[in-house]
Amino acid sequence: MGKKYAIGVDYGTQSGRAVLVDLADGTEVADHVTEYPHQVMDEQLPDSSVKLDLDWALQHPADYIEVLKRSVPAVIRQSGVDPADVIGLGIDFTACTMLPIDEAGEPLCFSPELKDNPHSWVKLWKHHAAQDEANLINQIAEERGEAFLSRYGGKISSEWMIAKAWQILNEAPDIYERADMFLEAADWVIYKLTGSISRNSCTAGYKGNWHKQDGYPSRDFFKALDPRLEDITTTKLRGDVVPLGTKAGELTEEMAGWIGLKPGTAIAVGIIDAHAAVLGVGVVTPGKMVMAMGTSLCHLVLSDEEKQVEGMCGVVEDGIIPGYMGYEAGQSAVGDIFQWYVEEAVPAYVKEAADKEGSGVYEWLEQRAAAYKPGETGLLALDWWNGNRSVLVDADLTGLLIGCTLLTKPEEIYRALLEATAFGTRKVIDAFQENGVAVDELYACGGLAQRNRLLMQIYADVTNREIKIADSKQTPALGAAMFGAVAAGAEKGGYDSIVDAAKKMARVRKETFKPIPEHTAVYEKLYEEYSKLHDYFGRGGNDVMKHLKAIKEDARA
Ligand SMILES: Nc1ncnc2c1ncn2[C@@H]1O[C@H](COP(=O)(O)OP(=O)(O)O)[C@@H](O)[C@H]1O
Ligand SMILES: O=C(CO)[C@@H](O)[C@@H](O)COP(=O)(O)O
Repeated sequence: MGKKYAIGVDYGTQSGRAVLVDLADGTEVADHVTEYPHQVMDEQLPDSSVKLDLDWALQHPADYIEVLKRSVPAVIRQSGVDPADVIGLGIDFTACTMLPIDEAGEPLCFSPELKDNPHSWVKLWKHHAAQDEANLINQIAEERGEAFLSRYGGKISSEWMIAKAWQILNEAPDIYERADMFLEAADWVIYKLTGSISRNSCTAGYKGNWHKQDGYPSRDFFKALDPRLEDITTTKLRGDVVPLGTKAGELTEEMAGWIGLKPGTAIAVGIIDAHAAVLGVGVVTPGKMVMAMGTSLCHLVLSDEEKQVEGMCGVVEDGIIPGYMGYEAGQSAVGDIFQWYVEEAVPAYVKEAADKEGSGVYEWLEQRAAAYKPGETGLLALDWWNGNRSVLVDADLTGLLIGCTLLTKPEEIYRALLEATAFGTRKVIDAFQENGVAVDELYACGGLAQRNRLLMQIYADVTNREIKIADSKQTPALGAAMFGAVAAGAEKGGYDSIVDAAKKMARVRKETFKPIPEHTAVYEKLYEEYSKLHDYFGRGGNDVMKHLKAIKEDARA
């Protein structure tokens, strides 16, 4: 058998990318990125005057197909590989990124009479406008002593399926009624590729409150939320939940024509982006936390046991790798905070200076921020520009910067923002450790791990742990390609298990980031201060952030 390949397609927040991978050793032969033509829609619907409310974040489903149509043929072209030798394709996706579809599987937003209703569009993972619903879900689940709550760190997030579906029902009952199903975008793209609908166990488990043994929460629970939701799991959320590592189906003739692969190519069941990254860095055993660092940061760790951990996103049996409990926690903004700073808050002279030096603004700020010692800026920030995912699970919290003086420089603020996100990660690690889930080693992947050395050193210093960096530049896509190889199977030149694939195809770089003891000592002190602010503003000591938000909403209304 000659060389065989698989393609992994990673659907991130801002773009989608395809990577063509050699199955023998995981070499990434070609990659191609497609920016989403409609980007994240958080202010206005496309081709419409309809404005979006605060905390909304939507996407355009046509952009997902555009990624396949542009990036898959591009990697075939670049590599010169014969499409017949591409034996499998897998995708990973942000989650919960969900959409309502009709009986024909078409997104409701494609329908001319529904397109001006924001609820007919894809709700992106960072759509946070279902916080009221999430609060009620948590209150009612707690009152009823629902066992599932502890598997989600004690709180269900506004980012997830039930809160989002309920928001649709509350604010657009006609859209709820018209929807034949609510699907994760990952499952919708797989449906477009294969012609058949199934739900992947990863998003269903982490974002849909589905459990391998117990299924979804009971009808009684949904009825207690709202009698109109009683049958949601057998209507809008119906459909088989299929395990990770299985084949979803085969590429249809029509799609094969569009994307330039052979009809019948094996298509894997989809997986969440961050979870695919665990395979992409080759982590297949407990005690190793993988940090998928991009727009947001997801923390993933395997364990033999099921433990309760405050504010984790969830623990799901077989949720990442068969045979292990997969834990997830996260920060809803990391790269997004840096981007906000660079685009909205950096003075013009920084951009001019960066331009003059021929460097990017991020690089310019990083270089200058690196000249400071830990603690030297006198600044401290709370990294809640997009709420707090773990451990507080509260989308209504906002950012904070303290310690500014008339001498504070932009690069100092930048450094404080980098540090704040590292402290946020330290909170997550502490929560796991204190509850019996070991975090002995750290692995980092994603855009930030590749691009920002200062950030990685700060993370090593703040967590007092060595960090290994993924060798792959497109780690989730590599993980997704591994699933494509498993969907094809060893007989066709792929693999029979995801662990076999990860052992052969994943690598970390030789160079690691090691904690520097003098830095660690200072960061211990700063972390103590961070923890005080964290608890004061995040645990009810002072609800000023929520009051400000309420006043803002009133003012806008
Ligand atoms: N040099 C850099 N330093 C810090 N952040 C960066 C840098 N370059 C890009 N970013 C941030 O990285 C994020 C994108 O991360 P990436 O992993 O590429 O995408 P995604 O989250 O869509 O998968 C953006 O939020 C951007 O602000
Ligand atoms: O929530 C999850 C994973 O559970 C992510 O999909 C979400 O944070 C978005 O990830 P990116 O930051 O775009 O890589």
